[in-house]
Amino acid sequence: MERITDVSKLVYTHIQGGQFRWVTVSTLMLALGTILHLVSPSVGGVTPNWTIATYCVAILLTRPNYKQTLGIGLVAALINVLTSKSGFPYGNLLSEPGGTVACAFVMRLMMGLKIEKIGKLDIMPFVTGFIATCVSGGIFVTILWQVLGLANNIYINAMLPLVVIIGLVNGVVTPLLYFPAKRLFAKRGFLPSSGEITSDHSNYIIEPSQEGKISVEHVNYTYSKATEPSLKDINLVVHEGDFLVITGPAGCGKSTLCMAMVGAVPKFYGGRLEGMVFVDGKATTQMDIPELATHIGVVLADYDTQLVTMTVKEEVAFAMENRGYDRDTIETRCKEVFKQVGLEGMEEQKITSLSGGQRQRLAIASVLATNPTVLVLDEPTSSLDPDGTAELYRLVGALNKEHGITVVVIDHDLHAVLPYANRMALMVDGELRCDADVTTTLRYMYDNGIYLEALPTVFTAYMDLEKAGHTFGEPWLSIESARAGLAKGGVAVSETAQPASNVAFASATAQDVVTVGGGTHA
Ligand SMILES: Nc1ncnc2c1ncn2[C@@H]1O[C@H](COP(=O)(O)OP(=O)(O)OP(=O)(O)O)[C@@H](O)[C@H]1O
Repeated sequence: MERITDVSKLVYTHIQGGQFRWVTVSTLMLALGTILHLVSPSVGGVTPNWTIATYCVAILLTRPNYKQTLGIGLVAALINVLTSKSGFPYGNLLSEPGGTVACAFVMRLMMGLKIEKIGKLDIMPFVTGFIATCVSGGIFVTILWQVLGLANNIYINAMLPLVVIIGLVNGVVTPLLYFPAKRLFAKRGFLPSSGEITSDHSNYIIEPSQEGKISVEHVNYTYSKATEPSLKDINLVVHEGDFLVITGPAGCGKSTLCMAMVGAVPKFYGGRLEGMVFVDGKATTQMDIPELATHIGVVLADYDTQLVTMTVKEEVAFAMENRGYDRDTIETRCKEVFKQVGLEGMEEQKITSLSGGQRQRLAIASVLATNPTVLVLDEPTSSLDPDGTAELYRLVGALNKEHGITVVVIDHDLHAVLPYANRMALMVDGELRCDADVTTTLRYMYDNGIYLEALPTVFTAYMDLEKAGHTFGEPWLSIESARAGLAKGGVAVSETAQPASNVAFASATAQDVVTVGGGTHA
């Protein structure tokens, strides 16, 4: 294992849609190996083990990580047990996983030492075929020797030399299969074209430099077919209990950052990630999406696509059934989350009969069901009316305050969410321009003229007044804080300051204050 001390130098490249190529290629190769094994005649009681050569080819072509390699080994083992012509096939259950891991190890070692080729000749198929056969065969005959209680001299003088001879044969057979298979799979689009590599971080020890629920360190990210990065040197730590709002103009990279936080970038979207995102201290490139989902719950803007069952209760139970929860736990947890999100009494209702806001809450409930400690919401209010928006943020605010769930919200519409947030980050053109408490970030936006249309109107009114020389307590983030600030400053809020909408209220108050205070700016 190599310890990575500088994550800014770490690169993870992933080919979009390529994450299951290793499954396809290894399945086809093992199928070929099985057919060859079944039709091969036995020579002196020994049937050639084509499986080893075929899984070596699959591993060399697709470079799976060790977990995936072990999966290939177990499938190969089962095939060999079921199709074996030998009297004791069960040794395959250990020997084949041993062979696949040996193949993957030798492949990585040769790549690391840059000794894959002699001149232009790729010698990896020969070396890996030979060593994988020696390891696999060695394990198999050792088990046979022990289980059948064979004499030591048979084991040493006959069985082990036979393994080496078969290893040499497989060393020749593997390249004979490898080169045509490589051409065929490349032609059919099953292999990455030259230059494309899916990185493997399984051999690294990668630790965050700062503690946090989510830690984004030196992240640059470029989508597969893009020429420009969508995230540029992002550094951001989300602490336990935070309610972080990320905002910025359209196309600035908010959703991309959100997807990086939940590991979907680059694992799902493909592309090239530099730096690292850590979730609960673990590198996202070393976690798979189901594991990430136990730490982070995500609700997307088009939350309807996350709802897949007929009734409210089925939807929440489905999320837990998928993770193997038992019936009693599902019942108890369903009751808890329905209470948390305010859907009690609606369990049997059809999802199609719910309002937009209720479906949104259901999406949150099914995410919360599996107890994630972080909730990420990407533009959750884009299809809600103002009442639905206010209700949603009341709920998310309560989940944060009362249940200790860390929240990250991406939104354009700041009015409703800011009263619940303790932090706010501003993104512009893929860069994180400001990450501070809410007021500091809002001031930064106002002072630098960035994305002014997103500022809450009461805040803009406050800043306009401050600019004109009038200060009224803390900057206003809501109508209530504006009223309190005005009252504290001795300004009676007139009847014109009562309209329901923030816009009317803010402009009315600003007008009043300038009149009362005798200022020159409104
Ligand atoms: N799948 C993709 N492939 C290539 N480029 C993409 C992809 N998704 C987004 N981008 C690009 O990445 C940049 C950031 O997009 P992103 O969706 O993260 O921005 P955003 O701030 O969330 O935008 P909006 O507020 O409009 O949702 C944009 O230039 C966009 O065109």
